[in-house]
Amino acid sequence: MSELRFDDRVVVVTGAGAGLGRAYAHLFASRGAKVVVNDLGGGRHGDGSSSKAADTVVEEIKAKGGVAVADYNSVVEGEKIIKTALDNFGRVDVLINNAGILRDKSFARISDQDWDLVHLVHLKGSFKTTQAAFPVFKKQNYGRIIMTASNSGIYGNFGQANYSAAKMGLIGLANTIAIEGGRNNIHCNVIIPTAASRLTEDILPPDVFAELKPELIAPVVAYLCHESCEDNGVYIDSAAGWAGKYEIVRSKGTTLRNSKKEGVSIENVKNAWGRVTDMSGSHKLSSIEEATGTLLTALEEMEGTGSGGDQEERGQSQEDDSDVYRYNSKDVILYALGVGTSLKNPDELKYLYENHEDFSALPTFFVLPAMQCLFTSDILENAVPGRTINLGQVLHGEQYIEVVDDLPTEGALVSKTSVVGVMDKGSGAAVVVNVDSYTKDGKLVLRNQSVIFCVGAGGFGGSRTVDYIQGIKKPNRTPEKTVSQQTGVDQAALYRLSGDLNPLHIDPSMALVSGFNTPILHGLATFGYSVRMVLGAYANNDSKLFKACKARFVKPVIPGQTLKVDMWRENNKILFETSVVETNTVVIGGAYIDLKSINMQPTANLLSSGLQSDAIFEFIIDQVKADPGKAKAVGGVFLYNITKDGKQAKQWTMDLKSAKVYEGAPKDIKPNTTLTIADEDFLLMAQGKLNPQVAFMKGKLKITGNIMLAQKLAPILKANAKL
Ligand SMILES: CCCCCCC[C@@H](O)CC(=O)SCCNC(=O)CCNC(=O)[C@H](O)C(C)(C)COP(=O)(O)OP(=O)(O)OC[C@H]1O[C@@H](n2cnc3c(N)ncnc32)[C@H](O)[C@@H]1OP(=O)(O)O
Repeated sequence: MSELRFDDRVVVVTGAGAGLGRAYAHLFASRGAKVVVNDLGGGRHGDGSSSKAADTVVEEIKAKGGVAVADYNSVVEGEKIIKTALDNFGRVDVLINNAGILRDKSFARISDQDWDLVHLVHLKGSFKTTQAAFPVFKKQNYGRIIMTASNSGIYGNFGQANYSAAKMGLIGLANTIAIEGGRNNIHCNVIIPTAASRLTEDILPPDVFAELKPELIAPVVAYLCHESCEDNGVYIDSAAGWAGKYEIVRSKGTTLRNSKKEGVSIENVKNAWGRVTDMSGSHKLSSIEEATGTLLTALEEMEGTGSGGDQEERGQSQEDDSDVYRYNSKDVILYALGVGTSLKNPDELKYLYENHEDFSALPTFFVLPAMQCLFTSDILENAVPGRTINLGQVLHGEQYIEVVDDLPTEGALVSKTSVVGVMDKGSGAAVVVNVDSYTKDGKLVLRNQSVIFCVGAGGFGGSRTVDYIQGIKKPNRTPEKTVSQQTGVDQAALYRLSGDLNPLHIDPSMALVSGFNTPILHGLATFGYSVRMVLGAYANNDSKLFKACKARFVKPVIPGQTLKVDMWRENNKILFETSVVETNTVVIGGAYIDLKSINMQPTANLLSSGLQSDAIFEFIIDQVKADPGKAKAVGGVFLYNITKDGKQAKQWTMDLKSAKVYEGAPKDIKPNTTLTIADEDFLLMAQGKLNPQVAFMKGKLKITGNIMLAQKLAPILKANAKL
């Protein structure tokens, strides 16, 4: 690398009569700069003045062939120092604010004079010199400024309250000068040196003092002042031939209230304190605008989570609010991506786009409140008698989820956790935990039951089983439907962002500790994939039709493997089994999904009752055969929505996704076609004035096979559908 030079640059160094300042002056002069060696010649306490210190350094520089001039002014008269540069060299390019004094006293003994003098020299002095140089820098569109701060300010140091405060003041000063100067190529950076100098010689032990040579810091400062250094507004710590950067970071922080309508109580603050002070997600904010921006995001969050009762939640008996799960559309979408939802399937856009008219959460999203409870409590850790369970031995064994009431795509749920029992399975202990979740009004909306298999924690003398929700053996017949999808190699990396940060799923060494050659996929990711595939196959991807699901994790899945879900329908229940295609291994067994009984009343009643509630009519047709019976069987789900205002419904839709052959069907009907029927026609059908079969199929198709009704379908439809 070619030598970094300062030819034709004029450098002003304050306090350059000794120590760091002297080293800076020498280094810059040796690299071609013309140097103003400023030193009042005072003692370390700011007393006295003589020209000797500056003169000596100037002579030393000249003796080595360099160019330098002495200046004896106080930094408080900074303009005079800059004038020395301009008078002698016609310009100034670099200003190093290095001059300083100490007036050490324990805090209680600091006099006004001690305080003022230290601030005068460090803070006001740097202000005065910099303000004098600034217009020159601006005019020439170039300038480099160094402020000298101190670890004494950053960490505090006994007896240096005045000095600490002034040094931190310089960091604030540098921050703003960096912003104001940046657009004119004026950089202002901070050096935080620990050097042997007049200021430190009798503060530090002799052996440490010996290594704190100013010459080892001077190159760091010189580089910061070189035209090739692009940094502006950075704080560099340096000593003994070492350098590092400081940054001010802030915790991720948390909202203290759920909506803008609420106030903040002291109890809210106490409850949230863990999250306020949690530095695990801390980062540097690059500007005041970014800091303000985070407040806007927080306010948006508050808008999204309703009003009122959560205040009570927060103030309730909970010591912390780790059992309050807050979520919004971003969480819902991130989860959906984590379980393989993809735009490749246009029907799944509704899980990925918050402005979609049917934007919805996958039902399995709602295992996340339970997961949060398990991860933030010590329930598992202490569940097995006589053992302490650690994350390295925990495998997800089984999961049950039941959506008791419709859940929105954003909100807050309060959960209550209880241990059902702990089974001693010999090879491990299986802990059964219930997590029930409620709205802020105390309404039960969700039940989760998890079985957590703690490997190696068996043999504690407990019973082999407890009473808990069981899976169902798969039928002994060929699956009716099978759907496959390959997981991504980064699937666990993506899924973990929904909250399960267990290193087993991402960290190869932690996987080894748990007995796996490679990180394995989260059980709940496989679970989410499977349920989504079943919903696609039997419920037209409608989350609202989901009622409950139970599954057992039989074997692990490796991210990147292909999941195949075999399905069998028994009335409202879809039994399923998930395997890994590449290894032909069952990974989820004993599994089923209950589809909901739809809130349905006979059509005639609904119409005459003024259509007061949201209602969905549903019937699932097993087989649709084309006339004259030559077509292959196809599946279809017919839904009809009546909105709250009772006006109507959009349409009848017929999903012919899996249709292959439509002999006799209208030409324009192809696989993936949606057939629609006008509202008026539907109403005529509901009133019994139009045969749905005729209206629907235009006389070209016949519906045969079983029609399963969530509840009893309106007699009129039954009659006309010729079941
Ligand atoms: C909301 C909640 C969030 C919780 C998040 C938890 C943290 C997550 O980060 C962790 C994960 O996601 S891990 C990934 C998913 N899980 C897995 O991959 C585990 C797969 N299963 C296995 O490997 C074995 O079944 C194994 C190892 C579990 C058991 O195998 P074996 O030791 O060989 O047991 P086996 O001889 O087959 O049977 C002994 C007794 O144990 C019962 N059993 C077996 N598998 C079970 C399982 N998965 N769950 C519950 N019980 C299970 C058997 O029935 C048998 O009992 P019994 O003899 O009384 O019938």
